[in-house]
Amino acid sequence: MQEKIDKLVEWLQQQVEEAGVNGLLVGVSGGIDSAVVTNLVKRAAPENSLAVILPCKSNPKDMEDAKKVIDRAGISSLTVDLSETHEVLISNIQRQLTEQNALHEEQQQLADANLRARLRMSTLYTLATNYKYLVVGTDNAAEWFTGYFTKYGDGGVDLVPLVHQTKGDVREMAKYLDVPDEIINKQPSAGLWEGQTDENEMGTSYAIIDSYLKGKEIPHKDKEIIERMHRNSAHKREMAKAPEKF
Ligand SMILES: Nc1ncnc2c1ncn2[C@@H]1O[C@H](COP(=O)(O)OP(=O)(O)OC[C@H]2O[C@@H]([n+]3cccc(C(=O)O)c3)[C@H](O)[C@@H]2O)[C@@H](O)[C@H]1O
Ligand SMILES: Nc1ncnc2c1ncn2[C@@H]1O[C@H](COP(=O)(O)OP(=O)(O)OP(=O)(O)O)[C@@H](O)[C@H]1O
Ligand SMILES: [Mg+2]
Repeated sequence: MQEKIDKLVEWLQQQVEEAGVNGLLVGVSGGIDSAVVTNLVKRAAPENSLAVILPCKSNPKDMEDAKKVIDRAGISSLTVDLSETHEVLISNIQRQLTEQNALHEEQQQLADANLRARLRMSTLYTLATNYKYLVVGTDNAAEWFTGYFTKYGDGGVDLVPLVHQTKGDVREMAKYLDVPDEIINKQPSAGLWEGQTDENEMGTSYAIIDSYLKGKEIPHKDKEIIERMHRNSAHKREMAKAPEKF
């Protein structure tokens, strides 16, 4: 484990060096993925790293958990509350759509949720520009393969150190990095709406996705879900499509 962590920390340091920037920052949600990345970032750039808490109508417990992670890692931090910004923007958009009789109610929960992730992304890049830092993402192998992230939201980052680590690997790393147990044991959630959990929304579990990624046999129903999510999210792992040059 120490070797894996050292390699990822060295890789992060190399990215800072190659990009000619001053350091690294990460959004901290109170979940396990960002807890691990926070610790990696702090090790890679002890004096030039920033953890950012970005509540957006979020559960206050998540913010408390984010603070615990930050305190234990001893990393500098900043909080920017996006709740009001989000409210102004989403209600303005919805009002315009309603006036034009073009509001698709059934799409609103998702549109509202993805806007939260993209406001976070915009805030992180505003801070990254200020400090001349890179934005470090938290996607793990299971999220990356299934495309379970918002395109240009939490997926809009400069570096993805955990992209080859399964959710189980991330959990082992978290234990080793002394992430608080309550964060290690909590249900993974995007926190984008009340009661959302990743596994409920996806209709499969991280344990099963991890097994699939390791080439193990999994139930047919789960295999279908995982492969469908992978196919439908191919565009998120590629550059924007362009026509042939003519
Ligand atoms: N074939 C295609 N080629 C090019 N672009 C394509 C496309 N199909 C859709 N698109 C574009 O992509 C958009 C859909 O993608 P996107 O906007 O990402 O939205 P979508 O994949 O529908 O939703 C994001 C999912 O990620 C989950 N999430 C988000 C954030 C954090 C976390 C977490 O775990 O913390 C989870 C969230 O709960 C939701 O299930 C479409 O609106 C369209 O603009
Ligand atoms: N309230 C928040 N403040 C700052 N960053 C956030 C917040 N919510 C989400 N993020 C960012 O979006 C990322 C994606 O969220 P995701 O839920 O996949 O990861 P996590 O919360 O760290 O772990 P888990 O998947 O176990 O919930 C987070 O890791 C974090 O970088
Ligand atoms: Mg989360």
